[in-house]
Amino acid sequence: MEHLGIIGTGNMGGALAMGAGDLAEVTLYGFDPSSKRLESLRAACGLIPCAHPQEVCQRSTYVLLAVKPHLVPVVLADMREHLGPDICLISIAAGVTMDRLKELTDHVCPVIRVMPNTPALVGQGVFAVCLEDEGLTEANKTFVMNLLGHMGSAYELEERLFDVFTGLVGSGPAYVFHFMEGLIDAGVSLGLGRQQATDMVKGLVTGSATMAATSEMHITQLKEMVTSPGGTTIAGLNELEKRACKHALYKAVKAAHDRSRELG
Ligand SMILES: NC(=O)C1=CN([C@@H]2O[C@H](COP(=O)(O)OP(=O)(O)OC[C@H]3O[C@@H](n4cnc5c(N)ncnc54)[C@H](OP(=O)(O)O)[C@@H]3O)[C@@H](O)[C@H]2O)C=CC1
Ligand SMILES: O=C(O)[C@@H]1CCC=N1
Repeated sequence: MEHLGIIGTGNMGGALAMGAGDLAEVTLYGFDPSSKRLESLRAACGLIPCAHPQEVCQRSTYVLLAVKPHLVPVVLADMREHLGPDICLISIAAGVTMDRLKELTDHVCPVIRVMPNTPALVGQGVFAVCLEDEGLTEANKTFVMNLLGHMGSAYELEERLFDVFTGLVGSGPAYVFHFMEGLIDAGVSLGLGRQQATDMVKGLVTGSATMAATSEMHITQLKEMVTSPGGTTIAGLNELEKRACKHALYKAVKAAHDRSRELG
């Protein structure tokens, strides 16, 4: 049985608690300033609330830090005395590097850096995992890859690519929802009811994503399948590219990448 403690059970910490909650071989602990949040996770996934971060450390073999990046130094300073070689620290904070985490923990415990995304909540997260700390055991690596694999797809990734992954995949669900919102508004502008447009766009995105995930065809071929010569789709695509849609996506990912660097 492994003991996984989560410090900060907000959007991402809460999603990961929910994802880990049904693993028989994991007991979950958590601390958050909001006792209401802890109680709702107790009811939803069996998480055991702790009175302070130190208690989480005392009870856990893995401690997952899920507070905002600017709070990482403060929270680790509070926990520092209770960390040691038998606890593996997992940080999901955007931009906070391995070197910084090692420094903030005085090198007393092995550290894993992870970048998740919110579809973890429905078992379809995509995770980058940095396993570059030489102090990690094979058991540490296996546990974390299995834990995250249970909530989606986990990829070991060199730390030098973490800011790219953060800008693309960590932030990515928001781009997809933003795009969906735009399509729904377009449907409403042209006369569909909002609920009708919302249901239709959800079906559109789910169906297209399933095709992309399961088809043998290349993404470009899937796009070509839709695009009849002289037809409706090419008229729509031309409008998108008149507005440099692909370039806008590049600029969005680049800005998120740059912000991830700054947060570190
Ligand atoms: N949201 C996302 O999609 C992703 C987030 N991340 C990373 O996850 C981390 C958390 O982000 P997110 O979940 O969005 O943020 P949230 O604000 O939703 O969650 C952070 C939680 O930490 C709590 N908290 C504040 N201070 C402390 C403390 N001293 N000890 C313990 N808990 C504390 C907050 O409580 P309160 O609200 O009361 O202050 C809140 O519940 C960030 O570092 C972010 O970079 C990474 C990938 C994706
Ligand atoms: O917006 C953020 O900073 C966090 C990190 C990746 C997704 N959300």
